Formats: sequence, C-alpha cells, structure tokens
Amino acid sequence: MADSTLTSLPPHHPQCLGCGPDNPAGLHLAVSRDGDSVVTDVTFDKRHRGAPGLAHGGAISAACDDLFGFVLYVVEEMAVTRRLTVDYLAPVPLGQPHRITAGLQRRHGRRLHLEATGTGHDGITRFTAEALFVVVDHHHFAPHGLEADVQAMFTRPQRRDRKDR
Ligand SMILES: CCCCCCCCCCCC(=O)SCCNC(=O)CCNC(=O)[C@H](O)C(C)(C)COP(=O)(O)OP(=O)(O)OC[C@H]1O[C@@H](n2cnc3c(N)ncnc32)[C@H](O)[C@@H]1OP(=O)(O)O
Repeated sequence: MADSTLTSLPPHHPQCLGCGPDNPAGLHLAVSRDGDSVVTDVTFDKRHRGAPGLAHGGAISAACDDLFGFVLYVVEEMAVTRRLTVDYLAPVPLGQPHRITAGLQRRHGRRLHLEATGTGHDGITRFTAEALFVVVDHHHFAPHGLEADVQAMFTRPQRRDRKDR
C-alpha cells in the first residue's frame, strides 16, 4: 500500500493470527485507515492453499475477520465477532494481491454490523463479507490473557495511530 491518504494502524498484538508480525502461521496483514474505512492488501500464498492454486476459504474468512477487528479502531470500541458471513464470488488465486476494504454499516446498541469487500488488482471483486460484532469490555479478555496486553489493546488506537504512508 503506498496511498498517501492512509494512516497505518498497529497490530492487535504481536501474535495475532491476522496481523501479528511475530506469528509464524499468521497472515501478517498490514492495515491502514482511510477515513472511516480500513484497508489491507493481502496476497495469499501456498501456506493458504485450498484447491490447487487457490486460496482456502478459511484463510479468506480469517483475513476478513481480522480486518473487521480494525474497524474497532475507527469506532473506538472493543468488540468481538458473533457472526461472520463470507460470499465467495470467484476463486481467489494464490500470489495475486487483493485489497480488502471494511467499515461499519450500522450500529444498534452493542451490535456493530460490519461489511467488507475484497477486490483484486485486476479490478475483480472476488469476495464480500458481513459480520456482527458485539461490544465487550476488558472483562471479556482478562481471564485469557495478560492484563497488560488487554490494557494496551484498549488504549492503543488513540496512542499509536501514525501517519506514514
Ligand atoms: C489482548 C486483547 C486482544 C484483542 C484482539 C482482538 C482481535 C480481533 C480479531 C477479530 C475478531 C475475532 O476473531 S473475535 C474471536 C471470535 N469471537 C468470539 O470468541 C466471541 C465468542 N462469543 C462471545 O463471547 C459472546 O457470545 C459475545 C460476547 C459475542 C456476546 O455475548 P453476550 O455479551 O452475552 O451478548 P448477547 O446478549 O448474547 O448478544 C448481544 C446482542 O447481540 C444480539 N445478537 C446476538 N446474536 C445475534 C445474531 N446472530 N444476530 C443478530 N443479533 C444478535 C443479542 O440479541 C443482543 O442484543 P441486545 O440485547 O443487546 O439488543
């Protein structure tokens, strides 16, 4: 991504499956904010193979889910996935970059309705996704992780946004 209007966002945490730089099995998504949307350019490779030469649907789903987790930086709420739906419109070839764009479609109380679109650099939209996230507080995470990590996650959006693209 080299667009000048984008603001890069920090990973959820270093070991996150979607965006963690230290997760050897991760997708290593680099995510930026573009207004009220978030974007990432993902290139699936042989680790993400489903059918020969094509990305596994679960890998595509994971990329969408994690990107939805970055809309939370825009909404400035912590929330988790309650429901995720992916429409696989066309096979996604390995080795070809796809830009996924996600944003908030509407909010009802704790319910955040999110939507995403994945389009190849050839202009073909190959998948779309919708999700229901439910707003939670730090008690949701605290029993399962280090308290410091949880607190960092809650304060990071405001502290670590940076303009560098
Ligand atoms: C270190 C930090 C790292 C943080 C790192 C963050 C990384 C982000 C990564 C991407 C995101 C993920 O993968 S998250 C991981 C995968 N997801 C999870 O593990 C979540 C597991 N599920 C849960 O914990 C729970 O079900 C919750 C918290 C989602 C919701 O439980 P709850 O709090 O009891 O809420 P509940 O009453 O059931 O539902 C809330 C509201 O939603 C409505 N609702 C519920 N289901 C539906 C539905 N299918 N369609 C419509 N509406 C629904 C209910 O009617 C209610 O409306 P009303 O009464 O309010 O009107």
